[in-house]
Amino acid sequence: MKRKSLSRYLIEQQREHNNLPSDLRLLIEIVARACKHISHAVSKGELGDVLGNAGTDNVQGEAQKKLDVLTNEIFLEANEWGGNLAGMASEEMEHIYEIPNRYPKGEYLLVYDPLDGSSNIDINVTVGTIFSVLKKSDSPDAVCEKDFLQQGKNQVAAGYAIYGPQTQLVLTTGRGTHCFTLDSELGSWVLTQEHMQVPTTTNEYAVNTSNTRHWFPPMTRYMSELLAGETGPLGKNYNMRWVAAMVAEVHRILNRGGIFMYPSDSRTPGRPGRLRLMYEANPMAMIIEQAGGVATNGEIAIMDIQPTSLHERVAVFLGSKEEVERITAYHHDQVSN
Ligand SMILES: O=P(O)(O)OC[C@H]1O[C@](O)(COP(=O)(O)O)[C@@H](O)[C@@H]1O
Ligand SMILES: [Mg+2]
Ligand SMILES: [Mg+2]
Repeated sequence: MKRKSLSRYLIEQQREHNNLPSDLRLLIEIVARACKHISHAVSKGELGDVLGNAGTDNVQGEAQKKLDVLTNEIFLEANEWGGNLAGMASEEMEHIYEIPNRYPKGEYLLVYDPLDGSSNIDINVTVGTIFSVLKKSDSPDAVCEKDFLQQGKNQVAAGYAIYGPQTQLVLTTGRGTHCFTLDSELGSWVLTQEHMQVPTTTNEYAVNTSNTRHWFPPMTRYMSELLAGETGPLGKNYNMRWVAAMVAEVHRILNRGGIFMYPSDSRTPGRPGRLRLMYEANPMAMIIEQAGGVATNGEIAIMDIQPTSLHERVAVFLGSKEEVERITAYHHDQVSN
């Protein structure tokens, strides 16, 4: 197999399509290096003393794992000095992180979930890192939270690393979604899948059904139809998977189709769903749409939502076009009835 490294892929993109400025290319390489570091830390497990709780809560009131804290620090340290960023924001930090004055500053904003699926870490099941890159406005003012509150369609790059049986990096810069596999002996990301495509139809869904009693009618209707299988209105049998790490669900969907759902429910009015818009839903929506899939909150495209705060939550339906459009139509039906 002729191997193409991430560096070569990015340089070719820059040359051939002229859509990848050097500082964005460098930023992606630094993020990819940080993901290698995280992959190494995750793989050490008990031997690296990285398992268990850190004894602190994040801004969302969730108990932080040691690895949530460590991976956040890895990302900060790797990215703060490169000169490409104006600031960063993360699931694990209440406020934005402005690049310290001792380092040169750039025009990009990096938003990330350093460890996705952290409840899996202590049981040796897949976890990942999700990231999104935005551009700061031209204003000469110091970076502030408002600079980050941009619609997902403004993202200039998005990606995730998945730490499973293999470590892989899935990336889009707006010209398709591509997958690189880490050759850990050479320390190099190698292009292994170009232009990933989400199949339009599917018979696989992913949802946490323990929340069924809290769901709203469009979701209950759709679920009952999925469960009815070939004897119901959808006329076919469906299978279910739930890894409890969004990276793993999205990775499966990119490879063989499916629909991932984390709907809003009646438990916490005013807090739609569980997933976070800026560093989970938006980057995954860009990755999925660049692979021909669809991502909505049941009403509109995820990437059309105007964020109002850094850690806001959003309902998520993403994956194979036919099924995401079906559940979105059921939400619209409810509104129009
Ligand atoms: O606890 P549940 O309902 O299974 O939720 C799982 C979801 O929560 C998440 O783990 C949230 O991510 P974090 O681990 O980054 O908080 C998603 O990756 C996943 O889809
Ligand atoms: Mg997450
Ligand atoms: Mg996380």
